[in-house]
Amino acid sequence: MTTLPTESLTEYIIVEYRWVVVIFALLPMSLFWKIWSSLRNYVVFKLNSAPKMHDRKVKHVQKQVKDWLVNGRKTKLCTARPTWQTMSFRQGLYKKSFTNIEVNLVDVLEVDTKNMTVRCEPLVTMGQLSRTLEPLGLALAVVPELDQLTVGGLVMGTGVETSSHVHGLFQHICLQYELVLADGSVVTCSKDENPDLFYAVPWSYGTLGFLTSVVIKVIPAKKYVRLEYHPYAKLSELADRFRKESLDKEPHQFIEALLFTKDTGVVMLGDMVDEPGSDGKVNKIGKWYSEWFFVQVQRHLKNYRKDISKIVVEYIPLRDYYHRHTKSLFWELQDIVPFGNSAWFRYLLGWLMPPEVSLLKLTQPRAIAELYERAHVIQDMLVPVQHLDDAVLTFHKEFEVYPIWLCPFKVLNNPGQLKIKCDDKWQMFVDIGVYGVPKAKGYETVPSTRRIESFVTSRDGFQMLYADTYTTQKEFRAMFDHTLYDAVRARLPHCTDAFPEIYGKVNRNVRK
Ligand SMILES: Cc1cc2nc3c(=O)[nH]c(=O)nc-3n(C[C@H](O)[C@H](O)[C@H](O)COP(=O)(O)OP(=O)(O)OC[C@H]3O[C@@H](n4cnc5c(N)ncnc54)[C@H](O)[C@@H]3O)c2cc1C
Ligand SMILES: NC(=O)C1=CN([C@@H]2O[C@H](COP(=O)(O)OP(=O)(O)OC[C@H]3O[C@@H](n4cnc5c(N)ncnc54)[C@H](OP(=O)(O)O)[C@@H]3O)[C@@H](O)[C@H]2O)C=CC1
Ligand SMILES: CC(C)=CCC[C@@H](C)[C@H]1CC[C@@]2(C)C3=C(CC[C@]12C)[C@@]1(C)CC[C@H](O)C(C)(C)[C@@H]1CC3
Repeated sequence: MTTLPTESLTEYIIVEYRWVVVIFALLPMSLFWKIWSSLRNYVVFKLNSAPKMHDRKVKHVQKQVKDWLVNGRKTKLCTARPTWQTMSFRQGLYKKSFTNIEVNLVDVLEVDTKNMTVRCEPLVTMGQLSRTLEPLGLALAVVPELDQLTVGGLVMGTGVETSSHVHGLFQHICLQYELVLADGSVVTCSKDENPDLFYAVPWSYGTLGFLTSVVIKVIPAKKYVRLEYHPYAKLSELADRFRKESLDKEPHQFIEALLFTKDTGVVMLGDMVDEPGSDGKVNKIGKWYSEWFFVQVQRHLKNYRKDISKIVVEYIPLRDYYHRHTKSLFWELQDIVPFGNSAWFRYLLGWLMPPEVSLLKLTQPRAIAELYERAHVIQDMLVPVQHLDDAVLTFHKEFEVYPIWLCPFKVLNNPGQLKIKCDDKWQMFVDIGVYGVPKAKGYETVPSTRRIESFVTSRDGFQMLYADTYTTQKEFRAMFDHTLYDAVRARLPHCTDAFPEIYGKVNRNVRK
């Protein structure tokens, strides 16, 4: 476990005893929130009101935009979702000065089992969707980890998961978007209808229009994931295996690796199955008393080279697998509730975990925000998979944060901001997720992160933008191709009046 380096006694107390607030206030509040939202969803679905209400809710969005037009377009526009509710790290300052448009669309609208799609509104969360689809024997082709991520945020930002080496990013499984534009009109777009808008929407961070519904591809689901654990004690061997599996012509359905040091890590290969087989035990990692998943994975390291012919296999219930890092917020919760994984806590209060990220954000004291700013890294960097070893070594030199999350994903050669630099139909990338306290000597937030950003750009990679970007506007435009985006903004009526550029929403000065 890591501890955050504190500077004063007050800071020390606030940081070390944050768990008191979490346990006595946030966990009970989170429970009430979960009960209320489940009840609400259940009632809405049973009354079948969601699809009927959709048009009325879209009209409400249109009306607010039209009012803004009539009132002389005095400010820019953004959604009214308060930033403490979002899954990004900072509180967006722009929310205070822009006109806030309420886009309160929270329902799953239709599951079409014939065409294998689900249509939903932007505030539907990943947890809500996997719960809705599971009884129907379905799942999203890509289910980005963390239950509270919303469809809208994943479309306008990005989403990645361990099936992304087959299906691509969240944007690649979206078939149609419905948006309210800055002139108050409603448009739908897909690869065949308004294709320029369709390809410019992902990574646009709400700067082209307000998303009101999305049609997403679903796949048949089975009950369990058969998961193989392959421990490694040499980075080059692990990276070779990771690349080989991601690029395999008939790959496993799920691929992920966790690095615990520069040289040691576990590659996990998963496939959906209907019933558990006899080659492994069932591990219900979603049970309230079960240990944090990353801790369980680390234990497989000791099997390294014990008996190479004997692979450790487990059967994990599908929803438990999809939400395996949620209970520990990857490994971030260990800094907040240090005893969160101890047996007594899990058996007593494990069923209340994790606290809602939104409540954690809402009650975050300034001292903690400053501490995270100074001595904590939260970054996902996306680089072509051939640079994996090189990238890990560079991250080790600049950050030295472990565990590191490795997830392969395909970027399709489509128009848009995420332009790959090759002529093939797609290119395989790896998401390198670094979340924790840096131990690297000489770590300083801005210079170290800027060095990593320039490394990523030099390897034709990208940075995920829910975290902090320290790039200049010029560097940002070099990382993300703005050709299509600029053309679409110029074509859409009032778009440049209504919305800033992407950089104007994600750069540090507006994301304090
Ligand atoms: C379109 C849809 C939207 C939903 N939205 C939410 C939501 O936003 N939040 C939430 O908490 N729960 C939602 N649910 C319900 C939830 O996911 C589970 O289906 C529910 O827990 C099961 O309740 P039940 O046992 O009473 O099933 P019942 O409601 O009695 O029946 C469910 C069964 O009917 C069939 N079915 C019903 N409607 C449809 C349809 N439109 N398309 C395909 N098959 C259908 C399926 O086979 C399903 O297994 C939704 C379900 C569907 C199908
Ligand atoms: N596994 C994964 O892939 C993970 C991904 N993430 C990241 O988290 C973010 C998603 O978090 P979440 O809390 O769901 O989303 P947010 O509320 O943070 O929204 C992200 C962006 O999308 C815009 N947006 C959201 N809904 C709409 C809408 N209906 N119309 C127009 N714009 C919209 C927001 O605009 P506005 O600023 O106007 O509100 C904002 O700029 C993404 O950036 C994602 O990359 C984080 C953790 C894990
Ligand atoms: C692409 C993938 C898989 C990304 C995973 C990102 C997670 C690790 C991020 C998303 C939201 C996130 C930034 C968050 C935090 C940690 C890292 C998280 C969970 C925490 C909980 C750290 C503690 C902070 O005080 C605070 C509560 C503000 C944030 C909230 C968001």
